[in-house]
Amino acid sequence: MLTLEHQSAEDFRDTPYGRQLLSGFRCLLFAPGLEREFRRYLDRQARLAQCLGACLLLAVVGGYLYVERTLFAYSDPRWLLELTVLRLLQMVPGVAVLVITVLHSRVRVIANQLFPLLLVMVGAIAARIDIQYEVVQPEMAFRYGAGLLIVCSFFFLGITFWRALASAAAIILLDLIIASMILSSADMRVHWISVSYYVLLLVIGAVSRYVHEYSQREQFLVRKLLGWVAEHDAMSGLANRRSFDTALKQTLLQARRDRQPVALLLLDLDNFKAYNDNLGHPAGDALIRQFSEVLASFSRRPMDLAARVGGEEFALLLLNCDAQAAQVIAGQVLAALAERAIAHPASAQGPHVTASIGVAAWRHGQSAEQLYQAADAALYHAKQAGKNCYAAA
Ligand SMILES: Nc1nc2c(ncn2[C@@H]2O[C@H](COP(=O)(O)OP(=O)(O)OP(=O)(O)O)[C@@H](O)[C@H]2O)c(=O)[nH]1
Repeated sequence: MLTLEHQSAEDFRDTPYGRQLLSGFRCLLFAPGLEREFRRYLDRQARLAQCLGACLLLAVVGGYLYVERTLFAYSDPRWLLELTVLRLLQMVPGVAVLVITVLHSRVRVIANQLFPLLLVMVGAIAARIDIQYEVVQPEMAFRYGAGLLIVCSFFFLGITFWRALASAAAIILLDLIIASMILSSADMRVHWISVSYYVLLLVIGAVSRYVHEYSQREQFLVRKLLGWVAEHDAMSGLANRRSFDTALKQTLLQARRDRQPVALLLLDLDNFKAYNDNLGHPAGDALIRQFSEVLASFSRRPMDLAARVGGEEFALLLLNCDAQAAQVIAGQVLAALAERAIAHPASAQGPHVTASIGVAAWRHGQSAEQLYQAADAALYHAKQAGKNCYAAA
């Protein structure tokens, strides 16, 4: 039986979120663009935990260092010196994470790639210290450090499953390498108990993390899909009137700040009622979808927006586009529609579907409503001028 999510995903298979929900993500990996978005989302969610984790690391390691300096000050000064260096090195990632937190988000994205490496570094040092304790003071070899970091790599810190698994496995591997270099073969046999404990923690952590991340990914996709539904017209896949109104205001703010031109094209299919009456409503819907495809192909730059603003009314918002360029684009839209040669059995303009376009270039000081009204008035003139043409405000 299909779940509700699957039915929604089926309806929205044209969106990256719907496609991903349908194709599944058992290996806990999305398509590249979506994967980057998910990692940013995970990082945002884990930011507080990362900071708290860094503070905890500094406090705990600092505490250990303080106690160890009083414990070994006279008994083993050489080991104390090495231990101090190791503890200070363990504290470096904590400081690094706190510094990264206050940095620009671009730096954070790069820094997050290094996050698992920092974790491995702290874990390997913890393993090294525990191994030394096994040699010099077996009663103090608690084996907490590396074990804790294996668990932490799977939880709280916003590291994805595969990276966490690689980090945890690297800590165990480094532990084995260091142990084989330091321990005698008799001690090594005892050390395998620590290794089996680490492996157990890895397995428990990996299984729990897999289940948790799977539902995190599902929630992420469903949430994104809901956002997409709120901003888009379900039939055409173009932006809906609500998100168009928001985008228009934002675009004008940006244009005012950067002193850039803005153009608005309002487009209306000609004789659409007659098309519906002759071929039926479903054919009318199919025409809306075909015209939307044509229009979407003219929304080429990141700030361009193609929207369905009414039944058979559309808008094309173009930032950094002046009046002249906008008229060229209006002509190209009409040509692209003519090229499709979609038969219209009841059009006074000819055998094929046509459209009319109103073009308005934004004037400084003009509000979003005034720009829209100007484009609407131009569209009215295009209709009056015999349709299948564009008119400029
Ligand atoms: N199939 C379909 N028809 C729609 C939809 N939304 C609006 N319409 C129809 O679009 C038609 C618009 O008719 P009019 O406003 O008279 O426009 P027109 O026939 O294109 O006339 P001109 O614009 O002057 O060329 C109406 O018959 C609406 O029922 C829709 O989502 N699907």
